[in-house]
Amino acid sequence: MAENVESKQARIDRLKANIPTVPDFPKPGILFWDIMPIMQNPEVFSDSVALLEEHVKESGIKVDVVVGLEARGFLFGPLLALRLNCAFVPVRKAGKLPGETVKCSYTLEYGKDTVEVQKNSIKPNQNVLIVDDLIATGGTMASACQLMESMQANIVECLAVVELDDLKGRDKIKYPVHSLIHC
Ligand SMILES: O=P(O)(O)OC[C@H]1O[C@H](OP(=O)(O)OP(=O)(O)O)[C@H](O)[C@@H]1O
Ligand SMILES: Nc1ncnc2[nH]cnc12
Repeated sequence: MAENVESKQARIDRLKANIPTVPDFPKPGILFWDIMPIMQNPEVFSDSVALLEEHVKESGIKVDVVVGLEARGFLFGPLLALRLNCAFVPVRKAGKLPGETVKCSYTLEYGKDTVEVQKNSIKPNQNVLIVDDLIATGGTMASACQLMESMQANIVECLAVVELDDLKGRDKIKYPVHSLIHC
């Protein structure tokens, strides 16, 4: 058991070591946590998805749909959905999805955006796990929660690879939040 916990921590530490920071990107004053190097190393990328899967399975959460947030949530969400053998539904930036959609506008650390989801992609009361790469101010995740609420989905958890604790993003989110790495 102790060995298992230790190896989990080692994997988390290695994941964090593969997320460099870039000062003043995309705007002066922003310290950008760059998750892209994770994907340059298949072992680290595989660990990241396995750690998300282990968390969900260990929590005993029942998930019907993994919802991923454009764009970096698409790097982890579909892989996690396959491992959980459930559906994947994308939340996209406005104007990219055909058919009837539900929209929500929000503010993030370095700008403003509107996101949307296809109207009939999630059925009322389905258990939804929302996945993104990173929670900063929490605006993106909170807007995805609003979208899911308007579809009467049951949000079981908001899950991220990285959370920037100083920005207190989780205070904006009314649902359970879990992140693999706290920065
Ligand atoms: O907690 P917040 O302050 O809302 O910030 C977090 C969001 O910001 C980034 O996305 P971004 O909007 O930069 O888009 P991208 O994924 O398309 O790069 C990141 O991938 C999260 O989705
Ligand atoms: N500081 C940051 N680093 C990486 N992605 C972000 N998304 C919002 N804020 C971010």
